[in-house]
Amino acid sequence: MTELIIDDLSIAYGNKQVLTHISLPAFAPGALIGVLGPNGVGKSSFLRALAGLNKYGGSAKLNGAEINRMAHQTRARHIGYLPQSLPQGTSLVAYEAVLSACRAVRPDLAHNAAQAFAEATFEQLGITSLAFQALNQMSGGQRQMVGLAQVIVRAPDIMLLDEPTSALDLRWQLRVLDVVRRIARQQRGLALMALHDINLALRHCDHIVLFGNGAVLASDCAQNVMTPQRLRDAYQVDGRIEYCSRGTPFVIVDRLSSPPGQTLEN
Ligand SMILES: Nc1ncnc2c1ncn2[C@@H]1O[C@H](COP(=O)(O)OP(=O)(O)OP(=O)(O)O)[C@@H](O)[C@H]1O
Repeated sequence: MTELIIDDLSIAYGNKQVLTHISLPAFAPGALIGVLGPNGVGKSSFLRALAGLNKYGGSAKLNGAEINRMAHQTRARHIGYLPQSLPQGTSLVAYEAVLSACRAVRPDLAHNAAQAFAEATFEQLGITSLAFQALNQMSGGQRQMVGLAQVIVRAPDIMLLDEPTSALDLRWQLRVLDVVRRIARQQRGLALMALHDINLALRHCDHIVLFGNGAVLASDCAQNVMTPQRLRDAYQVDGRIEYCSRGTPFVIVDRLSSPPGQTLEN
């Protein structure tokens, strides 16, 4: 069972404050958490901080241990991070890349067991046909799937996935969300995913953290989190929340609510 507790977390680059006073109580074990908010609000910075790759003030504890004080090897074992940028297009074949990701953090696994785990991960993601293809001969979406396989094969307690569906078509987006959710539930771990597609997030995530203006605008179950006011506060758009026949909320955007000329700056 994985516990993440964030208390008064702040992230800055030099004098530029990005996120301040972020406090989030423990998420339910097994939860898939969507991290939403406008461009430049700090979603990637937040995930990088939780991965131990950005400095932060305040506290972010994973299973009682302060993340920025963990030894590198401990972090690599317990925290799986998929950056926004796609994996390097090297001449390595996908299978080698995934197997070496596993062996880097699981020296406890015998070679055969690591191989079996890598193969099962390819199967689970539906990318077995890519296993012996070189990364530099793959499309962006294919490389994104291999990057995700490299995270999954480490079996981390927490997966931090920065826009993992950005290069994927609809079918693969659904596959990724299904697989990540299933793994988080089975392992009673946590998965935090930065996403721009609000409706994809509302449909698949258990919980949503919505950032806006350097703070948490809302942190709630996907069913309740979105309101017209929050849409306006976060994205400066006017929109409605409708519910499909299954009761899942979805957002319909009508128009920009803010004057033109805004920058992508926070
Ligand atoms: N290495 C850095 N040095 C200085 N400023 C940075 C750095 N990385 C990000 N920033 C700034 O921090 C703010 C948050 O950036 P971040 O990438 O975390 O936002 P984001 O919500 O992930 O954006 P997007 O949705 O566009 O990917 C932005 O204003 C960005 O310019």
